[in-house]
Formats: sequence, structure tokens, C-alpha cells
Amino acid sequence: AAENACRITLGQAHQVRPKLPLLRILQAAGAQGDTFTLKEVMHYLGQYIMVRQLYDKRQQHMVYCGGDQLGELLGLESFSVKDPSPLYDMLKRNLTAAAL
Ligand SMILES: C[C@@H](c1ccc(Cl)cc1)n1cnc(-c2ccccc2)c1-c1c(C(=O)NCCN2CCN(C3CCCCC3)CC2)[nH]c2cc(Cl)ccc12
Repeated sequence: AAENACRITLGQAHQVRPKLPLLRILQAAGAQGDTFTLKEVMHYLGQYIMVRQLYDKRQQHMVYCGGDQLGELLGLESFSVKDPSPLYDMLKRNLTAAAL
């Protein structure tokens, strides 16, 4: 019925489906399932960087991902969290919209 359809669309924040290499990284950070909101993707990527200690302890905005699968995905040795553009480019390549 209409109210159910409405509930599904309202409740279901835009879900995205990560491609396999990105999904593996999210799962390594504790993600369950195969569709996420963009917010969840960013959260798990942050967790992944923390857990794998890829950030510089002194300059904590610097992430050194060369040699890690995250660096493979980004095509970068390092990046600053202050310049998210390489990250968004990677997400554009590795996320597809999940049908409702
Ligand atoms: C604002 C946000 C952000 C979010 C998106 C973007 Cl495109 C840039 C920046 N951000 C700010 N610093 C970080 C960060 C820095 C170092 C290590 C881990 C995370 C993040 C990132 C988060 C996150 O979900 N952040 C929650 C709060 N963070 C504060 C920083 N905290 C740690 C900083 C290092 C020392 C320990 C605390 C962790 C929680 N997700 C990310 C995923 C990636 Cl691919 C890259 C960076 C982040």
C-alpha cells in the first residue's frame, strides 16, 4: 500500500553497493551486509584506517596507504584527510546505487 511504499523510501536512506575490492575493506573494518549509506561507508573507511594504523601518529590528518589495499583502490601512496577529492573519485569508481 502507499503508506508502506512511503515508509520504505523514507526509511531507506540512499543505499550504495560497494564493488568487491571496496566491500572487502569495509568488511575488514567490521561492516556487515553488502549495501550501505554513504555515511556508513565513510565511517567504516575511517575505522579501517584506524585499525590498520595507516594514519601518521604525529600528523594525524595524513594517511599513508601505500602497500595497503586501500592505497591500491585509491592509486595513492598517501593522502590528507583535508583533501577528500581522491577519496570521492575512488568512491565514484567503486560504488553503485543500490535499487530500493
Ligand atoms: C571528518 C572525517 C572525514 C571523513 C571523510 C573524508 Cl573524505 C575526510 C575526513 N575524518 C577526519 N579525520 C578522519 C580520520 C583521520 C585519521 C584516521 C582516521 C580517520 C576522518 C575520516 C572518517 C571518519 O569517519 N571520521 C570520524 C571522526 N574521526 C575523526 C578523527 N579520529 C582519529 C584521528 C587520528 C587519531 C585518532 C582519532 C577518528 C574519528 N572517515 C574517513 C575515511 C577516509 Cl578514507 C579518510 C578519513 C576519514
